Amino acid sequence: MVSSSVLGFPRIGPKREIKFAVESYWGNKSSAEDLQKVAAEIRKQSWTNVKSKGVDYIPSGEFSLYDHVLDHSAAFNVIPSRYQNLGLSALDVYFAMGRGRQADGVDVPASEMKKWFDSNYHFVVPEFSGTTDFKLVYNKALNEYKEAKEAGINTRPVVLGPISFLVLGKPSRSAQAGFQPISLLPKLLPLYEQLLKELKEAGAEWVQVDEPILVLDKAADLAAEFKQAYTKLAAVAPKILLATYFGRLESNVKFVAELPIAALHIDLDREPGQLEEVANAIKDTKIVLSLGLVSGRNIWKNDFNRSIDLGRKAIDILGEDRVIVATSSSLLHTPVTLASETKLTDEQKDWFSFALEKASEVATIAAVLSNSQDAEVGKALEANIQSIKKRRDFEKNSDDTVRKRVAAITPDDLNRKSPFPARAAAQKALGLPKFPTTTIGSFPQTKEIRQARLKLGKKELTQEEYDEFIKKEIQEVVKFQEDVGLDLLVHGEPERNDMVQYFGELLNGFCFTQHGWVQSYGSRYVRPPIVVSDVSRSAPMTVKWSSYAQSITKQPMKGMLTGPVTILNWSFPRVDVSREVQSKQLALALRDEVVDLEAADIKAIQVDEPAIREGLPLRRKDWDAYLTWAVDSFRLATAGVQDKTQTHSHFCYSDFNDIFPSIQRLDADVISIEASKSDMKLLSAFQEFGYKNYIGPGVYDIHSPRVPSEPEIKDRIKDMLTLISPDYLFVNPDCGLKTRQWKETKESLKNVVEAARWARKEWP
Ligand code: MET
Ligand SMILES: [Zn+2]
Repeated sequence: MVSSSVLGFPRIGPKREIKFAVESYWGNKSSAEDLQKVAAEIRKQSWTNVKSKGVDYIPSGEFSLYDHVLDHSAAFNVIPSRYQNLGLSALDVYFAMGRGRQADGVDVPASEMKKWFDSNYHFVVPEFSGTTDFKLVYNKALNEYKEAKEAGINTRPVVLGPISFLVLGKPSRSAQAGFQPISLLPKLLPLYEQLLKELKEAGAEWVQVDEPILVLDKAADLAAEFKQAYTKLAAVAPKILLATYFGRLESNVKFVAELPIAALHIDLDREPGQLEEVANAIKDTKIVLSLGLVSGRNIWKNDFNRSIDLGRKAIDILGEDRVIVATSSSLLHTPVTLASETKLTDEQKDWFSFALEKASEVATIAAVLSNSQDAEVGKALEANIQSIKKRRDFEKNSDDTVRKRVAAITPDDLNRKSPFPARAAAQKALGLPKFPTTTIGSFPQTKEIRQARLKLGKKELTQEEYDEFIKKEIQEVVKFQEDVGLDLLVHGEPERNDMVQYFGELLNGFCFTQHGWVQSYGSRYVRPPIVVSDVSRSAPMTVKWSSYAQSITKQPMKGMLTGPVTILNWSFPRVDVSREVQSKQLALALRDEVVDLEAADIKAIQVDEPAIREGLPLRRKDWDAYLTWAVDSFRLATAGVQDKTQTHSHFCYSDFNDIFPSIQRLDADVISIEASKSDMKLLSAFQEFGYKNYIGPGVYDIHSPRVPSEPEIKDRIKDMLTLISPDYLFVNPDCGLKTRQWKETKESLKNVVEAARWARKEWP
């Protein structure tokens, strides 16, 4: 019989209970016990719900109050010294590592966060050194396994595997040069043995051990480590399901097939093509294959017929008893349930499956593959076939104009009229001084702004009243910038709820949920728009506010747009059309906006692409294809203007070295990047690759409320000038100011302007 499984469930709770409970605890409005009580309720509810859908393997232990990687660090005592001996409870140390702590004389910054593979989820990066003192402080997987058992639910505990845990970490500041976290494996393994042994003793039959790094190129060098680890662990652990997701195993399958594991999970949603190779590689072993058929990364209903075909292929090779139907990854990246949505049309609702609906899907597909004669299963299959057919019919009614326009894109559409030097000469008309100062776009999104937006939504404010309010905000932001002495101004983006959602709501082709929250990091959740059909623009989206802002100042005003790749990467994309096509549709819509802004006399236009890098494929051999269409999309969006119009782009990351040629190929007149963490290595790459356009490496970090001093900024500029010509340097913060307060914003920008004035004297 084919069984079914879910790899992990969202933590937030159907009504965002966890977010609110955690934030209330942070705000001293509730106790640790209150928080743990809410958490236990949510866990129980999730287990019960998943079980009620007929799923055989129910996950436990993957729940988290902040981040599952941080949970491992805390449980194994991987706690950097700056968080120790502060007199904090274990829970507060945990949160201090996640988000920093500034209270009662304690002042520690947060640990670094990184994107979880190619998702928009961020994990807290563990820090290791030769002196890392591993201890199994508590056994979270065991505790939650027992908790579920007491509630009458037998679960399959989930643990992040030792190799991924180490490889995802980084050397701590105190580590010796050249130290590699993976060298700690022999020291770490005994603790994993203990953890897994305790699970077995408590009665767990299976354990899911996640090793997502197996889909990365670098895992190929770790065959020996995998062998060492899993030989040890398998000897004491419950039966191990080794879980991989988000990509292909490729040649790693060779050594994985030799590990003493009981089951292997692969992602067939992202990489259906790997089924045969993997199934054949494990054919002569006893390893069970868990087929990740139901997407853990997207919200579209599974196409049962397609999954059944893949399932049958696996059964042909391995037999029914060696096949499990599963979600492709944890459902962490999907919202909890479609049942909460009251505003989607019935037609739209019929297209989607959120986490709970996906649990039903794996159960039904497994039942069909087991030749179940159950009438309910037959009905569910029939209903799915109908839903998929309706969606396909809808897709056929596409917007032909948009598709034709994408098909008609020519290489010329991607090129500015002249090369950069000629454009730079024409842009002298902007009248910017040397070392022009500017900001990245948003100014503080105050409580008042959020309230006004809410009131507009509830119709407590009329559109006219709201527009008046926004005008006032813009006036204040413009006036402040003039007073403080910034050169290239922005309108401050007060009208935007979010840099992606704002555009999604104005473009055709998107739909929105009310409760479709997905964890981004900690207690921060986003509600990604869903691309449902061809994307187009019916009317200008930003011209009104940008022109208004320009009308009240003599200084140049920078128009502000979110780029095509970022809009796409921070939305749930369609699955019937390639991401490339969706990105180009977005680019064409934005191109029209850019041209309209120019026609409205906006002389500088910024198109933000902070998400270009996170969309980079996990395997290097897939990079070129992605970067080609990603960069082309940006060029398509921006190349429609005259030489005299200055295009800007912004990226809030600094990992440039490996994608440098693509950054160059964007051919933006000005780019601003995150380099505030004094990462001069980054700037040397700009020198090395001979980057010639304008560049504004952030002179301070806006993610912290700290005000950078004037001497500090001057030092930064001085450092930058060792690598970048004074003729090409812009002076700006490293990202938008929306999360900051006005107080520190004012003080910081004043220092920025002073430092730029000083530079003009030093390098006349
Ligand atoms: C995450 S990048 C943000 C760019 C945007 N223009 C802002 O200033 O907020
Ligand atoms: Zn940014």
